[in-house]
Amino acid sequence: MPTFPPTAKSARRIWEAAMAEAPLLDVKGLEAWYGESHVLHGIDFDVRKGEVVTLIGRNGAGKTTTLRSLIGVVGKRRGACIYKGADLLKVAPHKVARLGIGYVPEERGIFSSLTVLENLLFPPAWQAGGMAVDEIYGLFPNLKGRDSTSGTRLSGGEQQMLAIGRILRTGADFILLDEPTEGIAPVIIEEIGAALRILKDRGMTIILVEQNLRFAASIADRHYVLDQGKVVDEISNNALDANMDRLNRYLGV
Ligand SMILES: Nc1ncnc2c1ncn2[C@@H]1O[C@H](COP(=O)(O)OP(=O)(O)OP(=O)(O)O)[C@@H](O)[C@H]1O
Repeated sequence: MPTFPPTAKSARRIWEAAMAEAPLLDVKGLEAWYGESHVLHGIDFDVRKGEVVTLIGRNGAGKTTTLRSLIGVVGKRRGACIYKGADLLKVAPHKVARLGIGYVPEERGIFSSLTVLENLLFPPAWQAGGMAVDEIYGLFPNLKGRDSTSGTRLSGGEQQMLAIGRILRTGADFILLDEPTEGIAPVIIEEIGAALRILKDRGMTIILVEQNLRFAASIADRHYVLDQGKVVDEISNNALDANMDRLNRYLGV
């Protein structure tokens, strides 16, 4: 029971209990523009520590823009994205990585002129707790022994592994993953899925933009459905099968 008036110790306990219950990320009324083009119209969702949450929806629904808004790389934003108590909309884009947020873009961003190892070592480690190179090779065995292979000699799936591994080395513990399975062979999708489940078991928090529902369902706790720049539904992973018709209507399948 809290004591009143609260002592510094009890006030801290109350604050810590409140923080433990609060979402790690709470997005409220997020709007975003590319130039004059208004593409997000009030996105609301939250993510708790250790959760894997997906953003799903038709092409152009605003999934990528939502991720890009969190890290500050769209033209103009409005609303609030409260992360560990701070509004990301007020954090300069170059400081977001220092908060432990890592972004893996759909296009992966592997440097063709750099080797696998150089790509892995390229971003600085912003936070303690980042994975060592050997740990990354343990998570993605396809990359092992490929230190001096140039980035572009990797398959699409291996480049995706490298893009994820590179972010894990920075110490990020909140990962924004944009369509990691796009254009990738099924056997590699399985391996990426297995790696993401290991990361989830280690307590990593992940927002996954994904069109591949089978893949999403194998990892996620909850799914948010986006349509025309808004969140129109939220479905827990346990309820996914029972709501497939509804979901397919949103996706136009
Ligand atoms: N750089 C840009 N400049 C102008 N408009 C853009 C830009 N990028 C995206 N858009 C537009 O913003 C809207 C949302 O796009 P976004 O990429 O966020 O959708 P998405 O749900 O991720 O879909 P997809 O799976 O096709 O990437 C779309 O209408 C798209 O055409």
